[in-house]
Amino acid sequence: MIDIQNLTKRFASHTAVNEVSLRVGPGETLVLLGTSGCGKTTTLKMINRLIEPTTGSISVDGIDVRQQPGPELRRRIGYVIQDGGLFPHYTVADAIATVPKLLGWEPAQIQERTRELIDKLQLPASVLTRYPAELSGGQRQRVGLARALAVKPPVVLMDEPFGALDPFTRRHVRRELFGLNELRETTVVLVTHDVNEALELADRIALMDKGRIVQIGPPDELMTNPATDFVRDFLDDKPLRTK
Ligand SMILES: Nc1ncnc2c1ncn2[C@@H]1O[C@H](COP(=O)(O)OP(=O)(O)OP(=O)(O)O)[C@@H](O)[C@H]1O
Repeated sequence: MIDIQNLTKRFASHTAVNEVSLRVGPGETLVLLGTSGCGKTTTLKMINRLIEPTTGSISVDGIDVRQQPGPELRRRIGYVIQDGGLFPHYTVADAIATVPKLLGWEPAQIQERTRELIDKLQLPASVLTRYPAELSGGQRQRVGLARALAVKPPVVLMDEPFGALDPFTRRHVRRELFGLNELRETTVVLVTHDVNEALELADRIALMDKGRIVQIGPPDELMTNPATDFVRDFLDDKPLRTK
């Protein structure tokens, strides 16, 4: 469970995140949706302390994130970014084993978990010895998720996780990944500016504009009962045809 209270981040005179409060329940997928520069990534990175808030508080499972050193916290919170965020000189097996090794897992346990993950993510065993440059975009994305899920973290943060994929692969990979039971049990905060992705994946959407949450609720509620014209216009993502 994530509890964010009155979170604000200022960069010099610019307020990137402005008094944001929200809760994400256990196993819930919350999507932070909004225009470019509205503060989604900054909000996400404050949860795992890649960015420190100016004011406000964040707790994960009842513990204030500031009470834990950043690196330790980030071992307990999975993090997936665009194009997988993999180190170029780590093989797939090394990438998946990174956090389990830091946590002192036995080699046999790491190997078993790695096999389980590549199986669940429908990756061939032959990818294990390959480097990121030798994978397709969709495969890199799956490996990024495998790495983030390796130690079964209760919380996973995702920043435009499918952003580097073409629209067809994007739909395919996201349906496959979000169909995993393992991910359904995990608390997920996902950042996107893709309305359809948000409508498809979110239990609740927090629609942001200029550092603030304009409306938060289940996708249906935002669609049928938009709080403002901005919400209605933002969600109205149908192609405009002039002929
Ligand atoms: N390190 C930084 N220093 C100064 N300004 C920053 C910094 N990081 C972000 N900002 C500014 O804060 C605002 C919010 O940025 P943020 O990356 O959170 O937006 P976003 O909603 O994730 O956008 P996008 O969808 O384009 O990634 C932007 O105006 C950005 O320029």
